[in-house]
Amino acid sequence: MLELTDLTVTFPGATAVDHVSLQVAQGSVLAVLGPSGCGKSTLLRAVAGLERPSAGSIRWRGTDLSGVPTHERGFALMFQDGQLFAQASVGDNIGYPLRLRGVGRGARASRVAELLELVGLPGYADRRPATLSGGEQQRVALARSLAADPELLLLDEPLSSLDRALRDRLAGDLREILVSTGTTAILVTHDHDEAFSVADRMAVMLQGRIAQEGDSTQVWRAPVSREVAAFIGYDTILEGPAAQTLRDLLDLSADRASGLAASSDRASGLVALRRSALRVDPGGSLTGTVRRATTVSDAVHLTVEVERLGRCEALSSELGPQAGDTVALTVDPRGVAALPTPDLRTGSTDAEESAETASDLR
Ligand SMILES: Nc1ncnc2c1ncn2[C@@H]1O[C@H](COP(=O)(O)OP(=O)(O)OP(=O)(O)O)[C@@H](O)[C@H]1O
Repeated sequence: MLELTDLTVTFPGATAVDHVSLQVAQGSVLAVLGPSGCGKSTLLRAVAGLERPSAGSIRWRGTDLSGVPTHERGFALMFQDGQLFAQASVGDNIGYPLRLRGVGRGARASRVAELLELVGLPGYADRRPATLSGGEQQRVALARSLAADPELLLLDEPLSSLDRALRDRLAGDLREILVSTGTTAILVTHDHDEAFSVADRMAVMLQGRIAQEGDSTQVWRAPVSREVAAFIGYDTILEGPAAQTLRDLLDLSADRASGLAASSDRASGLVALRRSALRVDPGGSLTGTVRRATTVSDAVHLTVEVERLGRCEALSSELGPQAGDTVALTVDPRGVAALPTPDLRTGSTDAEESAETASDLR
């Protein structure tokens, strides 16, 4: 197990990682999810031994790693840009960590072939990196990271240089590869979909601190604060009468699988909605006026002024709705989460303000 306790990394004028405590169990994948500048790369670099913590500890299988240099930690790092050696063949790139370990040519070649198979590029050993697509290059970089059977794989935005469709596909492949090889990994990303596709657990990092950590589905369904909700894709936060209207519509006494029901006993009165929570449906009980409509591949993203709720993001699976149209909407409880009262949050900093809001709404 990897165990970070109160890990803190400071730079002149900035605390990039602020008392972070996290655990990653053997064979599991943790995503550290956060916006640009929140400190996630610094966290990863500290685990790799590339940044010196100013406080706290990093333990791997019970051993404190302070003083253990990067190359003795047995970890592998993979970056956004896989940084392949341009002059070397794909096979030599992947075999490089094995060569450093003194593995002979024959054993290297068979391990390289095995890894190319694993990442879906059989027969690519003699190609040059420049002749590969971006996605193929990242697969080669992943194969190279896995070549030395790392104890822990540290992935820093490994897919973010790729286009959306390729990223989605590779995220699924990455998950399968990590699971099939039993690799323990930390994935750093700003993309909540990627975190969800690849990892078992998620730690949402905001301004150097872990704002929420837990099973990915749990974090996804029941964000602990407004900030976390907003970051993981809840586009709309309802307060006061609008939140109450939605709660009434969903009939909170019903035993639903949504985060709303799961946390209704500790609800602050704030309700967070994903875009998918409000869908255009002629039989829907809500009515609104479309303010903005953006067509994406197989749906329309809408901003709708909804009666009794106010401005919300919504989804139409049929093409057609345009600005100015009146639409009926139905609520899908799977896209709705109640935000808990501030004193139940982890890492709450504005408890007083939010508590006031909550009591106003009761
Ligand atoms: N070597 C450094 N010297 C001074 N400040 C640094 C250094 N490295 C990072 N920082 C600062 O620490 C903070 C966290 O940076 P970090 O790169 O860890 O964030 P990040 O979440 O990975 O962001 P991004 O997704 O943009 O890479 C930022 O404010 C950054 O400016």
